[in-house]
Amino acid sequence: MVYEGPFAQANEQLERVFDAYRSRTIKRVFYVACGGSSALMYPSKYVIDREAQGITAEIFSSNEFIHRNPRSLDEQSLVILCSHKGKTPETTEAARFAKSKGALTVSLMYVEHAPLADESDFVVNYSWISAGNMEPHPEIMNYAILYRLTMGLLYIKEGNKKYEKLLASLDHLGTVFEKAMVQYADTVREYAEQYKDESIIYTMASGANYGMAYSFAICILMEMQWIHSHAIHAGEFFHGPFEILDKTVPFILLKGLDETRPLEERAHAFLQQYGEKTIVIDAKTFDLTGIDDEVKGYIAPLAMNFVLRMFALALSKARSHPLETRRYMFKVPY
Ligand SMILES: N[C@@H]1[C@@H](O)[C@H](O)[C@@H](COP(=O)(O)O)O[C@@H]1O
Repeated sequence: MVYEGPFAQANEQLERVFDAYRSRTIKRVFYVACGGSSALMYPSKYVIDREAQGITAEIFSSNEFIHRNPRSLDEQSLVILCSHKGKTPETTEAARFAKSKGALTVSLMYVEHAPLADESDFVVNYSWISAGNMEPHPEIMNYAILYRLTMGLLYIKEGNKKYEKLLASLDHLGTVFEKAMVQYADTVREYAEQYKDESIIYTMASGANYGMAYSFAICILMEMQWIHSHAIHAGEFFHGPFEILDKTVPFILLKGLDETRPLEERAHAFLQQYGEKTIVIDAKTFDLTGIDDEVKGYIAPLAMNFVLRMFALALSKARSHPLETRRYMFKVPY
């Protein structure tokens, strides 16, 4: 495949980060961001947990990162931050804080110039498109860039060969999305018509998919649709939340291809027995041709997220509530 334009630019930016990886010791990764930008880091932490021999990873909401002030944050830390427009003040502050501790700071953003860029050692720009639309550069979308940064680290520091398999697989992500778009077109429309008047919709997942359930609950349903929601971990479901279940309570359950799928299957069996308003998005239904078997569990959440964003757009149309409508965000002081 011949790459140019945004891909070439992102690649150059990534190569500069990789040179920095090579020039220093990195023992731990802190993923730091807010809201949707934080949710997108969950699959990368899952990859580190599963794959790294000696490197550890944590996820922090930007403000908590500063106030909690982890003792292990030092010059052997890599802090990966993300802010879509690079303007969220607590994320910019977190970058400044991380640098003051000697950490290597790498920030992802959609825009080229922003306050966060000024406070970071390195910036990588990702490609983005609004929910429900075909991603023009899937191989450099936010999740893909994060995976490159994460698997690239494990490749450089620990010789993890899955990096090459990931890169080869990302080349096929666009085709995976195109097929999913056709496959789920009717489902999302029907779902939106059936559920458009619900006042609450829970989401549930585990492992690499939990971040998708989290962002759908807080960013799509709550922020963009003003529908009550909560992302429930499929394992935690049995330790409180399942008491809320009856035949009137809507759930969206994600079933991925990673090692935690048994947790999602257990939750599914219970939802089938006691619930009625359940929709399951199962990654086994996706056509993942071109995705290497060894990274399918890691790529599935990206396809899941793509499909969830189709649900978001369909719901917003059925409810005549545009995804851009806000009461408070960016409108009042907070
Ligand atoms: N859904 C997200 C929010 O969760 C986030 O708070 C906001 C600013 O975030 P960012 O720092 O990514 O620009 O953007 C989006 O609207």
